[in-house]
Amino acid sequence: MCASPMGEPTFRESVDLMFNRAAALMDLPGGLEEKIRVCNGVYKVRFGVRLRGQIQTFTGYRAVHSEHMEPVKGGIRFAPSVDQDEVEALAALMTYKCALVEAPFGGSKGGLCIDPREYDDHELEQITRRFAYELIKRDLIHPSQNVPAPDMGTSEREMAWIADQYARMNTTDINSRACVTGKPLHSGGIAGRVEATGRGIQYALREFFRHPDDVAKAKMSGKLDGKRVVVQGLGNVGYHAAKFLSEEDGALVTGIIERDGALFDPAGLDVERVRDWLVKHGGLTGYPDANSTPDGSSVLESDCDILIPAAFEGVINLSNAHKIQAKLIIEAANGPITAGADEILNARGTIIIPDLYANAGGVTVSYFEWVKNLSHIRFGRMQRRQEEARHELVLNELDRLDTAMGDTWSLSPSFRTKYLRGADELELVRSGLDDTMRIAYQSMREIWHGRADVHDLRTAAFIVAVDRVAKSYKAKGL
Ligand SMILES: NC(=O)c1ccc[n+]([C@@H]2O[C@H](COP(=O)([O-])OP(=O)(O)OC[C@H]3O[C@@H](n4cnc5c(N)ncnc54)[C@H](O)[C@@H]3O)[C@@H](O)[C@H]2O)c1
Repeated sequence: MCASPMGEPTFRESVDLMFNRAAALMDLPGGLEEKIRVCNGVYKVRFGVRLRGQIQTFTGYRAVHSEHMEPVKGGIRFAPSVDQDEVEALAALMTYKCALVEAPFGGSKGGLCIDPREYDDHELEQITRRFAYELIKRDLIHPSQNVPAPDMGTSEREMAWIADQYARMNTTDINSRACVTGKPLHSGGIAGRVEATGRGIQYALREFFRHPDDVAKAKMSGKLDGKRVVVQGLGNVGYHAAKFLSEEDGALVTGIIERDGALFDPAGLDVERVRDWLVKHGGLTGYPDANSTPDGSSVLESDCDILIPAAFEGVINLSNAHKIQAKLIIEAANGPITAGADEILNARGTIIIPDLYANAGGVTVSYFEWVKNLSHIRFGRMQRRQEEARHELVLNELDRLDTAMGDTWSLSPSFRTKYLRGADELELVRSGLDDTMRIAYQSMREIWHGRADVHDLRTAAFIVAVDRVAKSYKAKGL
């Protein structure tokens, strides 16, 4: 599954080629380039689970790409495509992603070769717990060593099972909740984690559209309002991105592509209704209120402003890159554009906001969750006290003015209450995520605009990330 059509490199080779492109423009000490590029280790496990009266054997992986910082971090994917090449590629992307957004983690990724749609909830719980057991007993799930999160085919439900499995096997570990992120709120999760990656896509696009010269490079003008957006994959990431962009930024979601075909409507699709249909029917087929086609590629290649591939790697490759009409592609999925397609699109002037930046919202909020679990205090409580102290100073000043102005002006009690309310967890998570996405965009942008030998955002992102990883290795004395 990892090999792209027409003999293209595998997913991992594709990530390495993109890394090489950036490394060639950097002045890394001899040997460090290879040390950073290679995956430190991959654990492959086969285990049996008795299901429906018969033992079934499953194959899973946990790849650790770089331990320049620990714990290492990265999701667990349940998909039939999972193999060693795929988890190594995804683990490498995690290393660079964490470095780019300054989340203090190394890179890791895991996966189970399974189609979760073939199993019921109870069976999936048995399989997940058994896989987690194999990883936990080797410290490949551990609060200070290796912290997974959801990815394709998994959600907060699987993370709750994993956290519980860890707690059962480590009954005296007070930090056990921090062994995995993306948990439900009532199992130590954090507000805003489920939506975080899609929210990050929204913030990334808002940041891009704050810079008219960047927008002009994509042969567009103006704001997000009214821009035509096509989304591939209406799962966790694609759904939240499409929902926020259409509901809060005025973008028109003109196309949605899923496994069984695509919907399109130049006037904009109702994302919420399409998602309800998808969840209920398992596909888009039969959706009554839009034009439809069984041929998803025709919508992927259709005329639009922004294309959001949010499903799978390698979907834009040598066979279709020249047909893509979108002016801007934001990589919500990991690795949706192969190295060869990337070159074709760059040459055609298509602007690509790369995966290692675009979908970093998930790991950013995972970091907040991990910190919350380790601190054993509701996220934001400390920040809130500081905020309140600052607000008191402002209110005292307003009170002074109140008195000085006499009857002409007065401070309302409701204003005082609202002002003192402070920020709740969701507000703190959102503002922390927004800050992170803005700062990381600036760091890429400085290189994109500032260096004559850097022509695309992906190379700029890799340069920022690899430089940080290199500095970390050097500081360790490597
Ligand atoms: N979940 C996260 O927090 C997160 C974070 C960063 C990156 N990502 C990446 O985003 C991508 C999607 O992850 P997700 O968590 O949304 O997964 P998901 O399983 O929730 O959703 C994936 C969606 O894509 C659809 N799909 C699968 N193959 C398709 C195809 N060939 N064409 C069209 N649609 C297809 C599925 O039906 C599903 O609706 C993956 O590449 C993942 O690595 C996810």
